[in-house]
Amino acid sequence: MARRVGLTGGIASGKSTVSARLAALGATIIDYDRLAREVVEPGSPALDLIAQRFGAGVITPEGTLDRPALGALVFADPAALKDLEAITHPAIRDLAAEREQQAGPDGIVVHDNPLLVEMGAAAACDVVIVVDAPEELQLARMVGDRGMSEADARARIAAQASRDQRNAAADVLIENTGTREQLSARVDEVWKDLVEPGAR
Ligand SMILES: CC(C)(COP(=O)(O)OP(=O)(O)OC[C@H]1O[C@@H](n2cnc3c(N)ncnc32)[C@H](O)[C@@H]1O)[C@@H](O)C(=O)NCCC(=O)NCCS
Ligand SMILES: Nc1ncnc2c1ncn2[C@@H]1O[C@H](COP(=O)(O)OP(=O)(O)OP(=O)(O)O)[C@@H](O)[C@H]1O
Repeated sequence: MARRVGLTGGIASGKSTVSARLAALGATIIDYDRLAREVVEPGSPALDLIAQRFGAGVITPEGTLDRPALGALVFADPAALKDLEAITHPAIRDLAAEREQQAGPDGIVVHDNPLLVEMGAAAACDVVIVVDAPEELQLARMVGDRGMSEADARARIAAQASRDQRNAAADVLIENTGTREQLSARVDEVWKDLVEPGAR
């Protein structure tokens, strides 16, 4: 059986950076942010349901999802976010299961899911890795590097599990408060434990 690893972290914690390093080391990655885009492609049942629930204003003239428009709606309104998740999460779960099947019986399969804890998926993993960064650092990365407004950045953080809730689910905690090099070295260490548990 492949080892099922859950990888999560608050927004802009460094989770994708960790995921990229794990991929380079040989893990198969199932990227839930990417799955969330696949399930709303034009012609998908989820996109039709989103248009019905949120109106034509969240669909671009080309017929694709207007992500900034929908993001502005749902991260300002918890009930709207719940409705969006009720539409997309079942399809995301199905696609993840399909990708896991395709990965085959061996190796390490990483479920790279920002909402691993929120979706109640941590218990189904053999190992849960949480990438942790303090809120000020998350905000600095979102506002400074990505040009998000501080209000939008805070709204996304508020839509997620608290740092304590997420960290409580961790078998392995990766603190991303240092340099990129330190982060990479820490991931290499974690990888050794994944492929050879108990060797260190
Ligand atoms: C609202 C949407 C259209 C905004 O799109 P946008 O391109 O701005 O953001 P993107 O999808 O790239 O997500 C960026 C980050 O936002 C955070 N985020 C996304 N969805 C959620 C959510 N439902 N709850 C809390 N945080 C979320 C995550 O940290 C994610 O890594 C999009 O995030 C979405 O469809 N979300 C619902 C699906 C979902 O829950 N995806 C998360 C993986 S399961
Ligand atoms: N140790 C670090 N030092 C400096 N910059 C970093 C470090 N770790 C990550 N970053 C940068 O911070 C930003 C957020 O990192 P990353 O994209 O890996 O986070 P994420 O948790 O996957 O974000 P999201 O939830 O939005 O997908 C990126 O621009 C990344 O290059």
